[in-house]
Formats: sequence, C-alpha cells, structure tokens
Amino acid sequence: MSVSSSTQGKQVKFYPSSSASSDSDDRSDLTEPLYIDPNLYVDIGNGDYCCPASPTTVPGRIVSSNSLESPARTTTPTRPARRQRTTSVNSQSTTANPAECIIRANNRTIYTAGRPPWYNCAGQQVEPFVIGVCGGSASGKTTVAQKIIESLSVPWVTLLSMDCFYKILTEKQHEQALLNEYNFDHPDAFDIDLLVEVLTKLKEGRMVEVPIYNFVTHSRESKTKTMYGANVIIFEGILAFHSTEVLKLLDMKVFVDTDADIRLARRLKRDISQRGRDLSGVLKQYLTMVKPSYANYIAPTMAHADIIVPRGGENKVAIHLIVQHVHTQLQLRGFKLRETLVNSYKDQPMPDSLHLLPPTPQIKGLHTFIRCRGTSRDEFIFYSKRLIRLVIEYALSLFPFKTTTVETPQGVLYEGKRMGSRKICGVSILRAGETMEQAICDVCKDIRIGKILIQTNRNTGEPELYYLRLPKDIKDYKVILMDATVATGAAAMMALRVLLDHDVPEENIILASLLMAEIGVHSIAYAFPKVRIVTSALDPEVNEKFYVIPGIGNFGDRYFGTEPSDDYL
Ligand SMILES: Nc1ncnc2c1ncn2[C@@H]1O[C@H](COP(=O)(O)OP(=O)(O)O)[C@@H](O)[C@H]1O
Ligand SMILES: Nc1ccn([C@@H]2O[C@H](COP(=O)(O)O)[C@@H](O)[C@H]2O)c(=O)n1
Repeated sequence: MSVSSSTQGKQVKFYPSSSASSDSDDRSDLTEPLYIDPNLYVDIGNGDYCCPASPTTVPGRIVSSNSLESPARTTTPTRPARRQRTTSVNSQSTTANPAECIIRANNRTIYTAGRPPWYNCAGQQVEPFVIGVCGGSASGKTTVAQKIIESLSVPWVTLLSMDCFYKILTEKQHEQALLNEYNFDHPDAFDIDLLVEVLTKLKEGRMVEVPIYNFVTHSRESKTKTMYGANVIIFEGILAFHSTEVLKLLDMKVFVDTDADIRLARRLKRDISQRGRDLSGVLKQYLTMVKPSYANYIAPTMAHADIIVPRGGENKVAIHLIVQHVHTQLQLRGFKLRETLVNSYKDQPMPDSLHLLPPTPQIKGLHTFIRCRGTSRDEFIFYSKRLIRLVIEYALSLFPFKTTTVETPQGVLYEGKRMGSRKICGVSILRAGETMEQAICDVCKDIRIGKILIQTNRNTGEPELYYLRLPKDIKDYKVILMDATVATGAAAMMALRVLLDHDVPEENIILASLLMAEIGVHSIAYAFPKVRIVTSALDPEVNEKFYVIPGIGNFGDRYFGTEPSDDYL
C-alpha cells in the first residue's frame, strides 16, 4: 500500500507543526489557511462523528458560510453558520469515507474533524507514539495498521508506508524492473536516509513532504504528499525493522506473520489487479527475489518485535492488545488535556503575568449589564463593546512605548510617548474572539488581523484546531490574542501553541479576554509564563461543562443571537 490514508498529490511547502493543512491564496502576505470545515460533519451511523485517519492535504478552496474567508479589518456581528449534523452526503460526486473521515467533493477535500492538542499541560510538544509494523509482502501490514487506526479512536493518526521510500531507478534498473528482474525486496532498494529524516520530523510534530510511489511505473510521482505529526504514527513496510536508525524511532514493534502461501496468493491477486503485473511476472519476481529476501532480511527481524500478529488483520485479540497499550501510552504522555487542566493549580496565588483591569465602578457596571441574564441582545452587544474597548486599550498599554517630543500648535514642545512598534497583530480565537476585532481595529491603525478557529470535540472534550489564518511574518509582530472568555484555558493554550509554532516570541504575546476563570489563568501562566494575560474580571470556578461560574453564559450565542449549543466554546 502507498502513503497515508488521505488525499494524494498536493504540494505544500513546509510550515510549522500546527499549520495542519493548507490551501493556496491570492494574498501572499498571509499564511496559507488550514481548512477543516466545521460545518461539515459526517454521521457515521452510530451518532458519533468520525475523525480523520490522517491529517493531510486540502487541495481545494473551501468557502464556509461563516466569516472565515479572510482576515478583515472590520467585523460586524453576523450570525455564523451553525455546524450541520448531516446524516448523508447527497451529491453524487461526493463520497464520505468513514474510515478516513474525509469528504471528497469534486476536486476538493474536506476534513470532518480538527486537530487535537499536540502538546501537554505545560504547553510542551508531546512526542507521538510510533508503531512500526513489519512483515512479508501482502502479509496484511496495511490491513493491520488500518484496523489499529479504526480501533484506536484517536483522532490524529498518520500512516506512513515504507513503499514511499523506494529509490529512484536508473534507466538500466528500470528496464530490469519491467522484466521483473530488479530486486525491490533488498534493503538497498530503499532510501533509508530520507526515511529516517521524514520519520524524525514527523516525530517532532513537523510537517513533511513524502514521495508518492507508483508500483505500475516503478517510479515516484512528480507530486508529493504532505503529512503531519500526529498523536500516533504508524509506519509499515517489509523492511521496517531492518535499519537500526529506524528501529530507534519506533516505540512499539509489531510483526505480521502470515503463511507464505497465503502471502503469495494475495500478492498474485493484488499485483495483477492493482499493480499492472501478469501471472508469470509475479511468480518470477516472487521466486527469484521476494521469497529469498523474506528469508534473508525480513524473517530475521521478527526478533525485534514486541508483538507478533499471526494471520494479520483478522487477529482481533492481537489488535485489541496493541490498541490497549497505545491508549495507556497516550494517557501517560498527557494528551488528556482539558480534564487535567481543570483539576490543577487549585488555591495557588495568581501569577505575575496576569494584568487585571482595576475593578472600578465603571468596569463593575459594565459587567453587571453583560452578566445579567435578562439583558437584551442589543444592550449585551453595546456594553460588551464598551468593555472590550477598555480591555484592548489596557492590553495595548502593556507594549513598550518610547518617549517622543512634538510641537503643539502653540509652538511649545510636548514630551509624549509613542508605541515602540508599529507591527501589531490581533489574532482572534473564533468565534467569540472575533467580537473583539473591531475594537482593536478602531484603536490601532494599520493593524493586521489573524484568525484561529478552535472547537471542542464532543467525544473527547478536547479542543481541536480547525482553521488558521495568520500574517506570514507574524513572528515579527507583537500579538494580541483575543478571546471573549477563557474557562479552562485549553483553547487559549492551543492558540498560543500555534503562535509559538509560528515563531512568535512568547514575550511578544498578550492574551486579552473579557472574563477568565482562575483555573484558565493558572494553566496558561504555567505553560507560557512570558505571555501577558489581560482581563477585566476573574471568576473563581469552572463547572463540569467547563463553563465559567458565575460567568456571562455563552458569550458567542448572546452576542451573535444564536441558539445555545454545546458545539462552541
Ligand atoms: N485477512 C485477510 N483476508 C483476505 N485478504 C486480505 C486479508 N488481509 C489483507 N488482505 C488482502 O491482501 C492484500 C495485501 O494486504 P495488505 O494489508 O495491503 O498487505 P501488506 O501491506 O502487508 O502488503 C490486499 O489486497 C488485502 O486486501
Ligand atoms: N516497483 C515495485 C516496488 C515494490 N514492489 C514489491 O512490493 C512489495 C512491498 O509492498 P507491500 O505492499 O507488499 O509491502 C515488495 O515485496 C516488492 O517486491 C514491486 O513489485 N514493484
């Protein structure tokens, strides 16, 4: 089998790990956005939403009906499109694959789930768990890998095949291959250096370009496939355990042990139907190279295996054991973020990085309006806007100012202050953070605006990254990250992690929010101590649904006039 279980053939240049996937755009000064359409969810029949087996490329432009299209300097409170729970995808040209959780429509691909956290409670990158699956040709390695993915229910799994690393053949070797005389089962047939480089990068959570291999032409396609770091990476191949360098990168080694006659029967069927071969050619290659290489290079590596899976994909007990082990390992690595955050840092003093607006009667008065359940929507918007403006002004005052002298109309010198940097960028966490964009645009001339859409996964309770659009040179900017409210801090942490992955220095970021729960402040301050946190009020609690208590209610619903929903933070 070839590369990962998703769209083939999109070239995307390297971007930091959180740029989960991208699309081209005509605005060269913006990073290519990640499009994982939150409005398209596929019901896989049991009421659960399925998740992508592999985080990969989005080849076409997806325009969702909410205001995600491009950073804007102005924002009016529009009613965003609500996430649709579709039970079927009705276009004939549209197919939904539950295993991959990807919808392919005409020439575009839509992911139906977002990217879950790739860091722990301390905000640090967590290494993915890497499973190596080795075994003879057609032993069922890919099938086992796919069964593991299905049973894992981990939303972010990358499947990498060793086939992608077959070397480019010389003309002479190519002629041999056409005569079934080139040995594709010898270790020298693989570009191990490239494999190690790719696997290492994936383990670091980075994006990579992986060659796409064509078994019919015995060559690499001109296009490559973009792959991303994940919570789990499965690497499968006939010689997966041959190189000691590769072995070091594997956290768990699985050997698929299937009878030679079954392997040959499957290979005959597959190579004739899918790889453009004929009966005599498959037999010739098998007897002269595949079989001896299995004995010489593949079978001996069984000794490295932690688990040997007889019979391959049909061995449910073995797959269950593997899945259980992976779950335990993921738990240990701290991927259960929100749950951990909510139970941490109780009764600790507030961090120095917190800047609370003085609780003047004016601020208290505004809070009284917006917290009151009986406040009408237009009043809610009006008083929220006033409060937002104060929060933004306060946040801006924390950036460095330099002394400057101007001459007044009276011809007298006045010693004043001017902001040290003109490069300021507002980044809103959609959708509630979008309500703060107008205020920052009103007070900051020429400000750039970026957007990050993060939503909570209903099943895991974890935040997931769906959409990303940031100025390309955001690392050179002072950034005000905006969200209306912060509860556990999980979404804000994800957004901060995204900014750090785009090389924005921690000390150049201010997180601005109308209301924060104490627990959220602690979580963020612990993970990112240099990020300054600005809010107009601190509330003591977060309830079991992760709502701030006493709180404001769902800020987005109240501001945009939408129905309450668990989908949005
Ligand atoms: N348990 C099985 N029963 C029947 N056919 C199988 C089974 N497992 C795999 N196959 C088939 O055998 C072929 C090779 O399987 P695959 O999982 O791709 O093996 P590998 O990755 O080891 O080459 C495929 O056509 C697949 O559909
Ligand atoms: N051009 C090629 C490249 C490889 N092969 C054979 O593929 C086998 C590995 O793929 P599996 O999916 O079976 O693991 C390997 O045994 C090579 O002989 C080929 O035939 N042509």
